[in-house]
Amino acid sequence: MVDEAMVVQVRSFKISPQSEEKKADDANSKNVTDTVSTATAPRYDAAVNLRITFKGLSYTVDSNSKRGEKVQLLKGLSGFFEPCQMTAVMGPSGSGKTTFLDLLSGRKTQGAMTGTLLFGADVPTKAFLRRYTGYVEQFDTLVDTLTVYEMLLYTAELKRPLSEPLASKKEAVESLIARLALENCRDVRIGTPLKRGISGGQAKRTNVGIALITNPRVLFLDEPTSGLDSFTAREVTEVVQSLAKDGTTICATIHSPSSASFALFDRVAVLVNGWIVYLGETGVTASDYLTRVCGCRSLGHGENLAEWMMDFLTQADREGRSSALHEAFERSQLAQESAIKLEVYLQEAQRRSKSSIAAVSSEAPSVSISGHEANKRFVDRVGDSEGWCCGLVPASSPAARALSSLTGSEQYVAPWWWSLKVLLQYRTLRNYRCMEYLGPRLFDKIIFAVVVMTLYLGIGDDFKPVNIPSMAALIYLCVAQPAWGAVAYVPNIMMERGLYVRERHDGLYRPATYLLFKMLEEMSLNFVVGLGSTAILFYGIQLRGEFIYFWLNCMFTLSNGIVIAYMVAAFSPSLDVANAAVPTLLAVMLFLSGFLIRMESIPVYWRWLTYADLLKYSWEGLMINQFEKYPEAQLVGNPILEYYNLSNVDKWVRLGIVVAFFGGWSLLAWFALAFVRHQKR
Ligand SMILES: Nc1ncnc2c1ncn2[C@@H]1O[C@H](COP(=O)(O)OP(=O)(O)OP(=O)(O)O)[C@@H](O)[C@H]1O
Repeated sequence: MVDEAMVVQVRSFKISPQSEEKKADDANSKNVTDTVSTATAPRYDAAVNLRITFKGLSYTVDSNSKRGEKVQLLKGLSGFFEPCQMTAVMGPSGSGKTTFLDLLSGRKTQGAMTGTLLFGADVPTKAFLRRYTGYVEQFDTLVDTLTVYEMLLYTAELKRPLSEPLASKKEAVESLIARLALENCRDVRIGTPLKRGISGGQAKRTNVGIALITNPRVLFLDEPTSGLDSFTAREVTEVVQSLAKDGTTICATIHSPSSASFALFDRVAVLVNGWIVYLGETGVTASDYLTRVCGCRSLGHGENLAEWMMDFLTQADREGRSSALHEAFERSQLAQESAIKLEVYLQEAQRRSKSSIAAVSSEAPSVSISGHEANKRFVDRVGDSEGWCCGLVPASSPAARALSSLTGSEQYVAPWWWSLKVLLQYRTLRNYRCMEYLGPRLFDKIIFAVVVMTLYLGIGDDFKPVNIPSMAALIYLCVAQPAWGAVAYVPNIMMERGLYVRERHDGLYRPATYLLFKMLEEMSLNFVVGLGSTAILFYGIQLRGEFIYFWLNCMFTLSNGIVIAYMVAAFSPSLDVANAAVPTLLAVMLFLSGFLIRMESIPVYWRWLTYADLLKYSWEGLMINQFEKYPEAQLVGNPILEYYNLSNVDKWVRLGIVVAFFGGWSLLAWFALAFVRHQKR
C-alpha cells in the first residue's frame, strides 16, 4: 500500500556536466572512457551483468521527532557499483547505510526518492528488483524445522519458474550447496536458539543461498558479517566474493569487519551523515585519500584499515565535519574521474534504453512516474514475449521466457495455488512430524477432555435438578476452553513475523495464501484431534443431542479462537501486546456469552456487544443441542431453554453464525497481514 505511494522521480538523462567536470578536457575524458572500457570490458557483459548507477540520489522522509517536518537521510549520492566487484557501504552508525541499501533494493516503504537510479540501462521496478536482485537480511529468517537442503528447495519451488521441472530445481539447489560450502550441514535442521541446529555462519550462508536461488545479478547484503567470529566472517565474505567473480554485482553494508574480510572487498562507499565522503577502491587508495585529502593520521603498521577509517569518520561526524568531507571528496581528482565514468555509463545506458524502448514504444526515456505505474509498465512489457525485455536479455531467450512466467501478476512470483501447495508440502507436513508443534495442539484438548469427562462422568443424560446447573456450566466450559486455548497460537505467528515479512518482500506468496495455509494447517489438525477429544467428552459424559453438532460447534469455536489469535497478533506491534489483547478480548466475550450473566441482566449499554459475541452463539447452540428434546430439564422452575430465552431458536442457525464469524475474523486477519506494516523501512 505504502510502496505504491512512494514516488520515484527519475530525472532526465540529459547530461549536464558539473563545473568540475567541465575542467576535464576532452582528451582526459577519452582516456577515462578508454580506461573504463578496457578495465571492465573483458568481464562486463551488458546482456548478463547489471551495473548500478546513481546520480544525485536523495531520500527524504517525514521526521519522526519533529511533526510536520521532513528529514533528508541521503543527500545527492552519485556513483556506480560495478558487476564482478564487491562494494562495501561503510560509515558511522546512523550515517544512512541501511537506508541506502534499502533504497537501492526497493525495500523502502515510506519517504520519497529523487535522482537517477539505473540497473543496467533501466529504471528498476518492484518486479524487476524481485527478479534480478537478491537481498540478504541482517537477521537470519529461516524455517527452523527444515534442513538446509529443504529450506533451499522450498525457496526454489516458490521462487523459480513454475514450468521448471523439480529435477532441475534440485540440481540448482545442490550446486548452490556446493558453492556455499554447505555440504556438511546439508541435512541438518536449521534449529532455533534454544534447540541449536546449524551454526551462525552456516545460517548466514543459507540466507545467502536463498537470495541466490533465482541467480540474481545483483546481491545486496545488510551487515553479512555482524555477529560472526572473524574466521566465519571471512568464510562468508569469501563465498560472496566468489559470486562477484562470477559476474554478480555485490553491495554490502558492513560495520567493523576484520582486516581479512575487509581486504576481500574491491571498493568502498563511505557515508557520513547521508553524504558520500569517499567512493573508490579499498586498501592503499582509500587510506592514501583519507590521509592526504582529509587530514586523517597515517595508518599504523598492522592496523585494521576498516577500524582506522571508522575511528576517523565517527570522530569527524561528531565534530560536524560531514559536509566538509563531502565537499573535499567532490573536489578530489578521484571524484572527478568517477563523475566522468558515471556520465559515460549514463550515456551508454541511455543509448541502450532508447534502442530497447524504440522496439515497442516511442516513450521518452525521461519520465516521472509512481512506483506502481513503473511496475505496471514493466509487467506489460515483459508479458509481451516478442517485445521489450528490460534491455537486459533478448526477449526470446530462456531467461526472458522465465521472467515472463514469473511476472504473471505485478507483485507475486507464483500463482496462489502453487504457493499454497508448496507451503503445505514443506512446512505443514514437517510441522505435523514435529512433537514441539503437535504437543501444545494435541495434549491440551485430550487432557481437558479426559479431566472434564471424569469430573462429569455419566451425568449428561441425568436431568435431575441438581445436575442442570452443572450441565450448563460444562457446556460453557466446552466453549470457554477452545477460546482460551487460542492464546497458545499467538507466539506462533509473532515468531514467524520476520520470516513472513522477508518472504513477502521476496514475493513468495500473497497474504491471503499465507493465511489460508495457516488456517488449513491449524484446522485440519484440530478437526482430527477435536474429533477424538469431543468424542471422549460427549460419549463419556453421555451428553444428549447430536454428536456431529457438538463436534462441529466445538471445532468452529476453536477455529474462531485461532483466527482471532492470528488477527490480533497480526495487528499487534509486539508479542506482549498480542498476549495481553487476546485474553482480554476473549474474557469480554465469555462474560457476554449469556451464561455468567443472563442476556436480560446485561446492562443495556453493553447489550449491543452481545450480538457481536461469537461465544454467545456457540454456547446457545450447544445448550439447544443438549436440552431441546428434554423439557424436564428445569432451572429455577422453568425449562432451562426458556430460562435462557432459547426456546424458539434454531441450533443450526447458531452454528451458521459461528461459521460466519470465522469468515469475518479471517477477513480482518487478512487485512492486518496485508496492510499493517510493523516494520517501516
Ligand atoms: N523518520 C525519521 N526521522 C528522523 N530520522 C530518521 C528517520 N528514519 C531514520 N532516521 C535516521 O536516519 C539515519 C540513517 O539510518 P540508517 O539505519 O540508514 O543508518 P545506518 O548507517 O544503517 O546505521 P547503523 O549502522 O547504526 O545500522 C539514522 O540517524 C536514523 O536515526
